[in-house]
Amino acid sequence: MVKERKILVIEDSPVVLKVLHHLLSQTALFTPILCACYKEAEEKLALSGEEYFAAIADLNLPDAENGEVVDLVLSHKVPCVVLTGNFDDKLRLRLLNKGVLDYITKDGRYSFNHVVKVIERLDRNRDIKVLVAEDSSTSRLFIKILLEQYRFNVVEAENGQVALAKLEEDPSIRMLITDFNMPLVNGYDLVRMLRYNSRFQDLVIIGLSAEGDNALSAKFIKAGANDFLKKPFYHEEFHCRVIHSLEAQEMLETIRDLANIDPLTKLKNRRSLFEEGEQLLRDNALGLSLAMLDIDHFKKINDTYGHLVGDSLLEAVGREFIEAFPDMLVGRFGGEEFCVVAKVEGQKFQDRLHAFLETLRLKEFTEGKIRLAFSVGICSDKVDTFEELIRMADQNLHEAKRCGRDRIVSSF
Ligand SMILES: Nc1nc2c(ncn2[C@@H]2O[C@H](COP(=O)(O)OP(=O)(O)OP(=O)(O)O)[C@@H](O)[C@H]2O)c(=O)[nH]1
Repeated sequence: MVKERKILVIEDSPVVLKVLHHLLSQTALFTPILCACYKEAEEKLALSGEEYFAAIADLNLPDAENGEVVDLVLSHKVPCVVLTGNFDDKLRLRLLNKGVLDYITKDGRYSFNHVVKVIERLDRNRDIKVLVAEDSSTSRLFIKILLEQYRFNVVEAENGQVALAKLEEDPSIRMLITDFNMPLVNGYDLVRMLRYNSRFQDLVIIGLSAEGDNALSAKFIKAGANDFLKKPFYHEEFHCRVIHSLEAQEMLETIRDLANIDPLTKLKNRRSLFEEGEQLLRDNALGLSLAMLDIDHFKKINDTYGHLVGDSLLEAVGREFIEAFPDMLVGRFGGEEFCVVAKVEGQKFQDRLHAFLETLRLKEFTEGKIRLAFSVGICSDKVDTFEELIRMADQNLHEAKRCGRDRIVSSF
């Protein structure tokens, strides 16, 4: 596996170097580059063409005893985490003001794990878009710099209305940091509007409230913000709150995925397929189209190549479904049986499935170059319950199997 992110570890204790080397090497992403003194770090950083994703620096080195290495690392614009033996409040503040990401004391194994966690977080943040809604350009810039220190991808809005428009047009925005006092739409109204819309339920929101206004913090939380920060805030607190809110949301989504997603195919599991299907039917008075698809002779594949190959085949089929039907509800009904549901009229739906099966037919899966064929039953009739729609599509699927497999049978 190619590990592309180099982490410069500057530390004179061989034991600490060994531990950090071990922990960083265990991750799938990082390659540790070790230096035992200031001079070595200087030489490594001076090499042209070398890029470091982050550095872990000890303050007390044999040839630089007063944290000089931090200035060296920061002068090369490399994010720096300080790992040190002594905790000193004044020093900590001085370092954080310089732009050090975190200041961690060496007090047991956990602290080394913590350093690696901070760097892993940096890597994940690169894919996270944060919208900063704030009318003061100075404050906006300050928050943007703090977020970019942690490698977040920052988008800006100068008032609540622009923020709303940006969120509407870009669903990849994951977090909103919003001030209260803004022209056109204030921060509080913005949060309320967003939380009324089901599309923004997973957006992480942090409100900014002015000093002395205790009621406003509570108002933000009641309107649906995940957290708030009182201005002026210290950047260490800012980072802690941003990361905590984000991690709480990520945990929630992981739990939700575990409950709703089939771990092998990454499609909706049967329970969530029924739940979403019933809702879809309630929301669509004109009815739905539903297809049941079953891989032909799958048992033979398992018997010939083994269960593990069968599993990778199902995994690959899951990916094909996700890619082909991003606009439809797709689930694993069970075993090698899948279900696609859409608000599309019968013939159009059938044409789309036909095209999908033709593409799959040309592909070879796994090392065994296995080719796949499906039997499909479609139902587009108007029904009262989702279960009925499934039952009728299933009947058509059985008919497709009975008539020789590798075909679509529909009733419209
Ligand atoms: N590898 C693997 N096999 C599975 C999984 N779930 C179900 N199966 C297998 O899927 C096969 C389904 O067999 P059958 O119901 O006889 O269906 P088939 O062989 O596809 O035959 P037809 O549907 O009649 O074309 C069985 O061998 C199951 O063990 C799974 O998660 N992984």
